[in-house]
Amino acid sequence: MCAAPGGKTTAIAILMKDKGEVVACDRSHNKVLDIMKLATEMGLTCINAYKLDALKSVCQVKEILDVGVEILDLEVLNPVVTGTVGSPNEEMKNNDMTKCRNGTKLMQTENGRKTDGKMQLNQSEDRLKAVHKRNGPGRNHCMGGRVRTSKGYFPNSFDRVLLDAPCSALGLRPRLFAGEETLMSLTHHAKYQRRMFDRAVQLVRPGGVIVYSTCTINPGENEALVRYALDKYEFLSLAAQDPRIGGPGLVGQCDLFDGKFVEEWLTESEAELVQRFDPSSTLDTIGFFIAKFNVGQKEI
Ligand SMILES: C[S@@+](CC[C@H](N)C(=O)[O-])C[C@H]1O[C@@H](n2cnc3c(N)ncnc32)[C@H](O)[C@@H]1O
Repeated sequence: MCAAPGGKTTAIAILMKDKGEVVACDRSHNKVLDIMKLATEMGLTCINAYKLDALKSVCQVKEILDVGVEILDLEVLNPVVTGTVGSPNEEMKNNDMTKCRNGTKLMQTENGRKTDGKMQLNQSEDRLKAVHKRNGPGRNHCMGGRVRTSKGYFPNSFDRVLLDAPCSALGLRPRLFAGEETLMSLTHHAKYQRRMFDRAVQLVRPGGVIVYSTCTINPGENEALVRYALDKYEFLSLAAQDPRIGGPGLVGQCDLFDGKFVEEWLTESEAELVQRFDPSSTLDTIGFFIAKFNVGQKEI
């Protein structure tokens, strides 16, 4: 989520040895193009980039039934909607759409995809492989600036989600002391990030992992987000990180707005599990923050 321009997406794809699938979403059309370009330049074919607002990234079965479109698998939710028509990819997806409008009932499968019970899960994988075979490696990623728009994903669809949240960027030099932010604007970033985090929680399957990161030193967008997450979702727990380079998070709380609002941070043990990169430390890094969560059994 919030993947452009794709630095972390491509790093993940390399760690995965370009196997499996990395879905990279960003709400900006042009920035999705940047991801596609970078993936192509690096010869990474396991990355599928989509234009998608993180706040609208969860697709409920009810919503789909309401608009009368039945979905057989995740692919159908991600049609190509911009650019020139008539590519093999697009024809294939349009045909799939027609097939779905047949009144069959949806069934939840193990990995969260929807099926009518007749279509096997591996059929969509076979289709993807066929597309890759026909188009060649990487060609489907970067063909004349075509960006695929996603309509979202079903809950529990992903093994892992990285939410590299848009933030106040107070860790980036030379913005560090630019003085553009106010206390109030900082709290707006925090609200936005919480809403995105809620979507990430819905999208990851039980047993999966969520990583939350920012490039800010503002605890309201870092430790306070972790506090919010742990308090709201009992099935989330902080996980140790490897490699560990940054320092611990901030412990305790902070009074804001003349004591009218208390921002809660972390306990000692929680603080040891997150990584806070302090730009004034000897590590000589930008300001950055990482929290990794294990997702336990959800109570639904
Ligand atoms: C911190 S940058 C991501 C950097 C990227 N992860 C990387 O490593 O290259 C934040 C991104 O969030 C995107 N963004 C902001 N609001 C969004 C939203 N509601 N949904 C999806 N993406 C959003 C911005 O377009 C921007 O590309």
